[in-house]
Amino acid sequence: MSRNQLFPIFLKIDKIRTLLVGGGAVGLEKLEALLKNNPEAWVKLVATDISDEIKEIAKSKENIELVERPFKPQDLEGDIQLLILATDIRETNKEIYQLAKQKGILTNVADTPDLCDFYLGSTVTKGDLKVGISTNGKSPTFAKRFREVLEEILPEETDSLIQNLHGIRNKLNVGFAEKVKILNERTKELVSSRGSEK
Ligand SMILES: C[C@@]1(CC(=O)O)C2=NC(=C\c3[nH]c(c(CCC(=O)O)c3CC(=O)O)Cc3[nH]c(c(CC(=O)O)c3CCC(=O)O)/C=C3\N/C(=C\2)[C@@H](CCC(=O)O)[C@]3(C)CC(=O)O)/[C@H]1CCC(=O)O
Ligand SMILES: NC(=O)c1ccc[n+]([C@@H]2O[C@H](COP(=O)([O-])OP(=O)(O)OC[C@H]3O[C@@H](n4cnc5c(N)ncnc54)[C@H](O)[C@@H]3O)[C@@H](O)[C@H]2O)c1
Repeated sequence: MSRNQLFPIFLKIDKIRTLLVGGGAVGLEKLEALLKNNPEAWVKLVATDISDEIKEIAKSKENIELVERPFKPQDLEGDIQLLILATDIRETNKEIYQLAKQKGILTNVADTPDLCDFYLGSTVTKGDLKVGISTNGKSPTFAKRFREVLEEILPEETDSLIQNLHGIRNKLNVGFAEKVKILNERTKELVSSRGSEK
């Protein structure tokens, strides 16, 4: 059995600049994935042709910059830190990937796992809780279906539980070790059926 070795991080995509190259069906899918997680995500989208759907989304959003022309190497300059490539030309994606590599920009090439520094994952969000799902690139369809299952089974009160614990955490005027002990005690019943100590 292979083991997923991807390291998950949760990026503040309203604080960093993402460049998305390609404005067709896949470009739209990736733009929607970014905006679903954070409507304030900063995205510069460059594409020879940009679909009407993307233009409609960008119309009301200051954080989305559309540039309708072919990609230029200068597009990687400035403050771009994350790159998603979704052009329909494999060679173009590869060339841009190599340029980005030289600049240390983390890159995802939509249909080419070999050229990805990171994969997009499925995400389930309930208020402040976010669960990320990855199948190590093996089955995006499983990731999507599993997201749907989690969306259905995670109780609505999950977020109020987190808010309550946040309140308790802020009010505890004790040392770090004592705080950890109290918070673990208060949340024991969440895992008690499994007999866990933590
Ligand atoms: C999770 C999600 C996030 C997102 O993109 O937002 C995502 N793909 C989603 C859906 C989806 N993508 C595809 C289908 C059609 C069924 C199929 O082909 O399997 C469906 C299902 C559908 O749409 O129903 C096509 C596809 N995808 C990849 C390849 C190439 C290959 O595998 O070689 C091909 C074939 C292209 C072709 O044949 O031309 C590759 C990748 N897709 C990933 C992410 C990364 C691995 C994630 C993981 O580890 O699970 C990875 C490796 C790289 C990346 O793109 O980041 C999103 C679900 C969001 C949600 O709904 O929750
Ligand atoms: N990973 C995935 O989830 C997934 C799923 C399906 C397809 N794909 C792949 O993604 C690619 C894109 O598919 P699509 O359906 O969006 O294609 P599309 O034809 O709808 O869009 C391609 C986009 O790339 C732009 N483009 C082409 N050359 C460019 C250049 N030099 N500079 C800037 N923009 C350029 C076009 O103007 C257009 O906006 C395909 O290769 C497809 O196989 C990936």
